[in-house]
Amino acid sequence: MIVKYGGNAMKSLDLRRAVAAEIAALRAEQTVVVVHGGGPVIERELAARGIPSEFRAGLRVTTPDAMDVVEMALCQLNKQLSQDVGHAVGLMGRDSDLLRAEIFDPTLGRVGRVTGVNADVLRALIGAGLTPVVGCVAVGPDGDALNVNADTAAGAVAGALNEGIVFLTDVDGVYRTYPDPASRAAHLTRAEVEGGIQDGWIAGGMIPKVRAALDALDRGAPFAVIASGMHAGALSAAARGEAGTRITP
Ligand SMILES: Nc1ncnc2c1ncn2[C@@H]1O[C@H](COP(=O)(O)OP(=O)(O)O)[C@@H](O)[C@H]1O
Ligand SMILES: CC(=O)N[C@@H](CCC(=O)OP(=O)(O)O)C(=O)O
Repeated sequence: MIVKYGGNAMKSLDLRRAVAAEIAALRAEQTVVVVHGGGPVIERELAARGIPSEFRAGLRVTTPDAMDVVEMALCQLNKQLSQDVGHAVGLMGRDSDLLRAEIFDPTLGRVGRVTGVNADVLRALIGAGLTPVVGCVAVGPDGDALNVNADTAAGAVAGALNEGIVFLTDVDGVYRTYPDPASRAAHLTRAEVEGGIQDGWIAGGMIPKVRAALDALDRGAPFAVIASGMHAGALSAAARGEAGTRITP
């Protein structure tokens, strides 16, 4: 299974370690590949350097200067997460062409669209009993770094490995009337997702997440669930289909 782990569910050290412990426990039952972002860490490092950045439809407009900071921040986080999870190897998408990408839209700067995944590297690590922990910086056609939204990166990895995916975040799933948790949808079809984006009740960072879930299903993932990483036991409940929002074709 692929676990996408993002910034909002790793805001404190305690939370980060709790999720890492859940990932480690899940490994007793199944193979796990972690793909991570780190929006809040990136935000902090950009602010410390006085580099402004803005989001368009959930994607960070990434100047070359911002790209350097994104890569530096995610590389450090990658090592911390790998250590937290244990028996893990931390890699960035740039290592061994793990994530290949092209420029998504020139107006967004160095933001990448994934064009290929080196699944063999992941299989080799898994075969050696190690858990791959992948940071979402891809290699572009020029060999330079491209900033890929971590949900998008995780969806592409799930599709390439034909494995199910759980996107961990700071909400219990997709809410029909955000921010009311009671309005969580247990299931959403592609048509409902597209309608939700159009009508505006799926917004901001949830847009790349639902799109990545659909993309993962299109590329061969058997299931895709968006769930909370904020409560103990949430990951295993989501893996059993008992929590979160399951996106269906
Ligand atoms: N319909 C919705 N249901 C739940 N969350 C939503 C919805 N629409 C927008 N959101 C926002 O999406 C956020 C999750 O995306 P994001 O902040 O990018 O998470 P992460 O950093 O975990 O990847 C939620 O915290 C919420 O603010
Ligand atoms: C292009 C783009 O938006 N990239 C993201 C990559 C990190 C990410 O996605 O982190 P979360 O999973 O914590 O949101 C960014 O720069 O914030």
